[in-house]
Amino acid sequence: MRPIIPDYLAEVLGDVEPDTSGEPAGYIPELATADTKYLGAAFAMLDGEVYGAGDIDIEFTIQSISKPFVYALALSDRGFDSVVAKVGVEPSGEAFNEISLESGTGRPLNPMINAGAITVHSLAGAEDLDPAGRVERVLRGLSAFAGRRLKMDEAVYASEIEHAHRNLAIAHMLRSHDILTGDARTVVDGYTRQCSVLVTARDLAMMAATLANRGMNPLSGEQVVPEAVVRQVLSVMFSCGMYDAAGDWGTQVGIPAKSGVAGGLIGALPGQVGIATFSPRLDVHGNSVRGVSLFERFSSDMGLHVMEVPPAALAVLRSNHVVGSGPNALRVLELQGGIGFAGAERVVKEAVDNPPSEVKVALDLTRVYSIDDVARRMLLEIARRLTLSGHDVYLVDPESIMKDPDPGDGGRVTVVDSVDQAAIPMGAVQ
Ligand SMILES: NC(=O)CC[C@H](N)C(=O)O
Repeated sequence: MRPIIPDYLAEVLGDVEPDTSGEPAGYIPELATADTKYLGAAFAMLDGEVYGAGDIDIEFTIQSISKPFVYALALSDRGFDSVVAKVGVEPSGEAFNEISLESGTGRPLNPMINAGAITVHSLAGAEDLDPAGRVERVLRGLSAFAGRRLKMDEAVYASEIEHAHRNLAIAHMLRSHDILTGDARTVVDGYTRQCSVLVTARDLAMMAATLANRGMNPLSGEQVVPEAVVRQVLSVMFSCGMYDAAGDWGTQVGIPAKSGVAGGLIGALPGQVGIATFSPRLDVHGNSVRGVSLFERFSSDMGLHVMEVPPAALAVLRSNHVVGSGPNALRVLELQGGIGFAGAERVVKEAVDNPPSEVKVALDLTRVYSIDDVARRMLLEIARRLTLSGHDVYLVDPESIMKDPDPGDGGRVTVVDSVDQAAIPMGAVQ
């Protein structure tokens, strides 16, 4: 069978290809001469599979797409409090290079605009790193997200730093508010090197997939940053990643995203896929024209909007049946899938609406692949209450999906590997 997804991607690329509107970034001379014919799109699945079409192995500079990843590094290196004290999380509704700070605190509004990202660069790695060490920390971190060692484009770096007057102005303003504490020029130099890291659309899709996969790189298996950091980063990408087009993007496309002025664009759809596109011509916001069109198509064709989530809870209770008879009869609540709050509520409702008349009750987790924390606590509370009303409660959990299965406070569960084990009369010899 021909692969379905690359064929689809090639078709959509063909549809947007004739659009030659927009211009490559003019303010960085080395980018102004970019080859505007390039067009590519890649999807990285959470098992490491990559589907792509077009120019997905051409290297270009990461530019602002580095911002969410370096924000993730700073959060995990320095902790939330010290980063949030210096950089806010409010959408600015302004251009990426706006010279503005939050009134009152003097903080940059968010880490996706340059003022925030320059500050965030200074927060990556340990406080006592020298500038080269900080750049190396950033390069190593970005490489871990990509799953391969990345390098920098010295020509793009040199070209940007020569014309970095606006970023220098931002950095000096940050220094005057003590948001930056080191030398302003040195920080802009490091930030500009960070922006000049070379990536391909394939790399970017894998980096986005690492965010979509709760911080674990699907290829290397490395947990690059903690899960809580990823939640923070994706939230900020959703509200601020597309600058002054963020609201429009959030409603139309609905995928946490980040663009870069070299023409890259990424989207990370939590739990599903990392997406990247590459096309150098930009719109007035500095976002890739054809990249935005591609994402609009992907989102509507494939229902990728994050607010459009299927009702996972309905299928959690697979069956409610009895095994055996007489005093050994076992009531089995057979669960399946991933269980969150609403799924656990279905199980609670079932236990309340149809209280089991059998003494022995089993919660069968054989077909469950994940239980989040609230669902775990709700299921254990069902077990505890059943114990208190005189039931013997079994947890059929052959793959130890339920962490620490102790209901506490007078509750008791017996963990077994199969329904048969729970159904065998106590003390019976097989
Ligand atoms: N939006 C971007 O990609 C901007 C990144 C660029 N290096 C800058 O600071 O201006």
